[in-house]
Amino acid sequence: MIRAHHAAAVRAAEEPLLAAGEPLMASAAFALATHVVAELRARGRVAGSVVLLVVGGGNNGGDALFAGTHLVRRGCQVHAALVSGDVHPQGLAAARAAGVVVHRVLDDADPAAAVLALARRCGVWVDAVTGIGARGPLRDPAAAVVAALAQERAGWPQEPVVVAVDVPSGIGVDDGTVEGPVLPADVTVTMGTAKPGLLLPPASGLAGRVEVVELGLDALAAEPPAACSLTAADVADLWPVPGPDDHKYTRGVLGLAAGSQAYPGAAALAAAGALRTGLGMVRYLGPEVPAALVRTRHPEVVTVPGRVQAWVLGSGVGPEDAARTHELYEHLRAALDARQPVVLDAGALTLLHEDDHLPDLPATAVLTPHAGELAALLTARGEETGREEVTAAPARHARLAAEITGATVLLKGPTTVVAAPDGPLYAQHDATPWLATAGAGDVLAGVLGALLAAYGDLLAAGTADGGGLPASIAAVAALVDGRAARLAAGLPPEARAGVPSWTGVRGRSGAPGWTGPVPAGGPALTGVPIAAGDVAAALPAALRTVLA
Ligand SMILES: NC(=O)C1=CN([C@@H]2O[C@H](COP(=O)(O)OP(=O)(O)OC[C@H]3O[C@@H](n4cnc5c(N)ncnc54)[C@H](OP(=O)(O)O)[C@@H]3O)[C@@H](O)[C@H]2O)[C@@H](O)CC1
Ligand SMILES: Nc1ncnc2c1ncn2[C@@H]1O[C@H](COP(=O)(O)OP(=O)(O)O)[C@@H](O)[C@H]1O
Ligand SMILES: [K+]
Repeated sequence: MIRAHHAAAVRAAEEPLLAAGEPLMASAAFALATHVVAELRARGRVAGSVVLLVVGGGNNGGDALFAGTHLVRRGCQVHAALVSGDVHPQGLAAARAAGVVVHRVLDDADPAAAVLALARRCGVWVDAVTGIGARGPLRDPAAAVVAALAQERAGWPQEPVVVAVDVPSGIGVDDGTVEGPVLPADVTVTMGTAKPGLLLPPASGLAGRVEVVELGLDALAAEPPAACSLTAADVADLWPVPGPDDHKYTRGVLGLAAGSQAYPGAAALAAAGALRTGLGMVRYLGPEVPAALVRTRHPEVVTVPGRVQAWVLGSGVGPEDAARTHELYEHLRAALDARQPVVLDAGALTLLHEDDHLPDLPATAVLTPHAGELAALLTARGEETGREEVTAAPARHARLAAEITGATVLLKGPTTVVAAPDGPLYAQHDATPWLATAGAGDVLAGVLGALLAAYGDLLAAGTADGGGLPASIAAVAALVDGRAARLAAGLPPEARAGVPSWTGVRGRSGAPGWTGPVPAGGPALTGVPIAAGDVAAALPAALRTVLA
């Protein structure tokens, strides 16, 4: 699990160490320099390289200035552009003494142009404008400097390596929002622990590879993270593996009320997702057209009522289908009465648009909206918003929906965000954009439903919030589904480093015009198109990569 903590928690953890005289900044600076050297070495040479430090007025800038002293010792030519009138005094003195060339660009009529002129001579740009002390989006003159560098980099094929110190300056450190200019990084060297903005979209897409520097912030180990990303090892911990005494009813039975006369395919795809996840039985309940399709495609599915341990409701049901929507409502009431976990997808989400006919949901109810569906739900519940606003701040909107409904919310998108009313946020960036295809959400609902069915009796017997288990199950479902999509698309199972790789997003290496060396990790692969059914078919292969 990659764990991320809020800025305030990091400060609190640093405090006793600083009071005890621990040289945290020296450690941070040394680690930063080491990572810069590694990037330079991967690209050919260290000594003789020209490095630009873009230095703000706080300790973030201090990290870079001290790192500059190490880089000079390694034979680099280091320039520091000061974008604040008042930078870390000891860092500045040390940098000057070591031979870093200091540029007071604020004395220039156009600081952004001055930094740009310098930057064009440098192979590495170190972004040390702000770290966890940032308040809001960058202000001028730093904003203008960063905007100019970002624009330069976007249009320059022989790009420099960008290394962000702690976070790419300008991101919402605690919430992952991006409200002003940010210079996308190849690598973010983050101090002590990851920060939520390095995991949460959209800022996570600007951080590149994230390297966490161990600073001995032991107090954080005891604290739940504010945000986290699960990795393969976490899947193995949670995945229900049957033992010799298991039978189909102990493995879990999923009730599936999905699909309609208009959209029968959703029923078959959700069933496929559930069956390939592995469970005792899928019990399909719905109209004859989807039921017949399910029986034809998946003869293992039972289509008569009976005992279930969890439900998937609503995939492939349109809000205009009043009769089917009423059936979903009846299933939901029954599931809540029986304390059974339930996935509310697509048409079932509209049941929550009014709050007077249902009790508050428990966290064992998992909503699976995409951004548009979440915006519609929030708007219906008095928090007017739109798809774009949700996409700009997915974590905040997912959490808000969880608080309003009581449920766990799995918000689909390029990065899947999971929020319960409390507890950590989960950010899973395991898939590929090829997964954005009709029916993919139905498969995911089936995967999630099967996992909840396996844990159904435990969740029904436990506390209403399931002790945070539904959120981690939802994150695991997104991870495995995402891996299956990658394998189906012919990609390696692992999205790089658990967070978006900037190289992958921008297609930098291998792009037309790219003549520089290929970054460590090899060229970005494109993959091939997939259909939703391919994802379900690839689930066993994806599981082999995490359980074997
Ligand atoms: N504690 C330690 O010993 C350790 C700390 N470490 C490092 O310190 C970093 C935290 O340092 P920090 O607390 O000094 O804050 P920091 O991120 O540099 O930002 C403050 C500066 O930014 C400015 N500024 C703020 N908002 C702005 C905006 N919107 N737009 C523009 N400017 C803005 C603000 O100016 P002001 O608003 O005060 O005018 C001030 O000058 C942390 O991320 C890590 O890298 C590590 O070395 C480990 C040991
Ligand atoms: N750009 C993207 N990159 C990776 N995954 C994506 C992207 N866009 C959407 N997805 C994923 O694709 C799936 C689409 O689901 P959904 O929108 O519900 O489709 P449908 O309703 O047609 O089944 C979700 O798992 C979502 O997280
Ligand atoms: K920074």
